[in-house]
Amino acid sequence: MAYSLLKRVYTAFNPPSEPKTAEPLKFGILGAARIAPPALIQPAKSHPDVVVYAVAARDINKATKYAKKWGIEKVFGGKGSYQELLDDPQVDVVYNPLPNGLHYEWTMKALQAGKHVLLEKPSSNSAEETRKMFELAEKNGLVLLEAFHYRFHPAIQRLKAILDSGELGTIKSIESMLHIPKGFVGEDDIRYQFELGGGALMDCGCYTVSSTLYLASSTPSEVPTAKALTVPTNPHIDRAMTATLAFPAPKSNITASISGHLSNPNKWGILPKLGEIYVKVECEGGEATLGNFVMPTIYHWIEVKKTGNGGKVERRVEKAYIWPAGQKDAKGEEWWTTYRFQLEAFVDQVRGRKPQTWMTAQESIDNMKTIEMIYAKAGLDPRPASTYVLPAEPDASTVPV
Ligand SMILES: NC(=O)C1=CN([C@@H]2O[C@H](COP(=O)(O)OP(=O)(O)OC[C@H]3O[C@@H](n4cnc5c(N)ncnc54)[C@H](OP(=O)(O)O)[C@@H]3O)[C@@H](O)[C@H]2O)C=CC1
Ligand SMILES: O=C1OC[C@@H](O)[C@H](O)[C@H]1O
Repeated sequence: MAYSLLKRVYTAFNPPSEPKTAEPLKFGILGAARIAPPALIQPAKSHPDVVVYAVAARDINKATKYAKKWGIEKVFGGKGSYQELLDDPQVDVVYNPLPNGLHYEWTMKALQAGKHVLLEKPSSNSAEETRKMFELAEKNGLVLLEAFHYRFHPAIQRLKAILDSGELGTIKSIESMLHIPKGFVGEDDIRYQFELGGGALMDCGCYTVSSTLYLASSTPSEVPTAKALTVPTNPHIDRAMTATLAFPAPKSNITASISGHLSNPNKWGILPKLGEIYVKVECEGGEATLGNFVMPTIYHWIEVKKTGNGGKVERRVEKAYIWPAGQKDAKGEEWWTTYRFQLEAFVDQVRGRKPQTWMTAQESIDNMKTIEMIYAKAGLDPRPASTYVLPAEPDASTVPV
């Protein structure tokens, strides 16, 4: 077991390079962001149909250094560099890992430039912005995906399958938690900047909302309670957020709670609490917990407790690093990260093939709707709306022939 864990984790971080197809999709990255190497650059190595072709950064030196480090052919640097990348006809797909508050503007611009977009989570600063992005993608016949990578891994899919099978009966409660141990997120990080769409709920909390809605197969009608732990210097920014969610019929029996923390205090002041990343579901006939639902490739566990006749509890633990044997068109290796599974699905969608699984526009909109409801209930301002205005299309009747 220790060997397979080591091998899986080593290969996940050092994936093999696959030969490329004759005309692979060329990706361009907006910003020399920290998340791009694990989320796109490394996974692309083992995807035969993907090349990370370009990067743009506001500082040319940063862009050049980043491109050199990661073997990226084309570099755009300086003030107009993001738009230059979008104007490059060689770029097929734009990866948008900008701060949340810039997601809307640059996704709209990328879609206008005719590019497919892989967009980091959370999709924008509001449900309305998210709705508009997906509307434009649909209108322009382009693929837009909010990069909720955990959704593409077999582990969360297995949990969902257990719940949907009815084996444990109807769902009574869902608890989803993602706490980042203290010391990982600096006080000057984008996550602590209101103007850039910061906050614990926007950052790690958005996974807890997403997983809850996904497993409940419903969207909350109400947020009965929400409590933010704000940053003393910035009352708009939640360092931590907890909330309860209520659902409309036929899911009104479910009570749910979410919790996100950007700086979870250590146990006894020294030990990081690494176990506070899980989703737990209680049902009429038992319960199921997925531990480490966000980074399941490293390690995860699906613990199922089933209450039988006479109240006897049967316990089992499952793992799901790959799709179940025999599943049609199953693709993947044990070392595939959530991001690698996501990339596979994204490329399938762009190429017109049916992806293993997908996350819809409506799910992204509902997630933002819920985030807005939680901020309102907690008494915090909504994240600021983008000032970007989509240029009006020329009126056909006034265009000279
Ligand atoms: N899917 C996942 O697992 C994860 C997703 N994320 C998401 O990815 C996004 C980026 O996160 P992360 O990589 O950690 O952040 P970084 O701060 O590393 O990257 C953000 C990038 O945005 C660019 N940028 C443009 N304008 C600004 C500005 N005004 N202030 C700061 N940066 C600016 C910078 O690009 P430039 O190089 O041009 O200066 C920078 O490289 C967020 O939306 C976050 O939620 C983050 C971590 C994990
Ligand atoms: O996966 C994640 O965990 C850490 C967070 O800060 C990050 O934004 C998120 O995507």
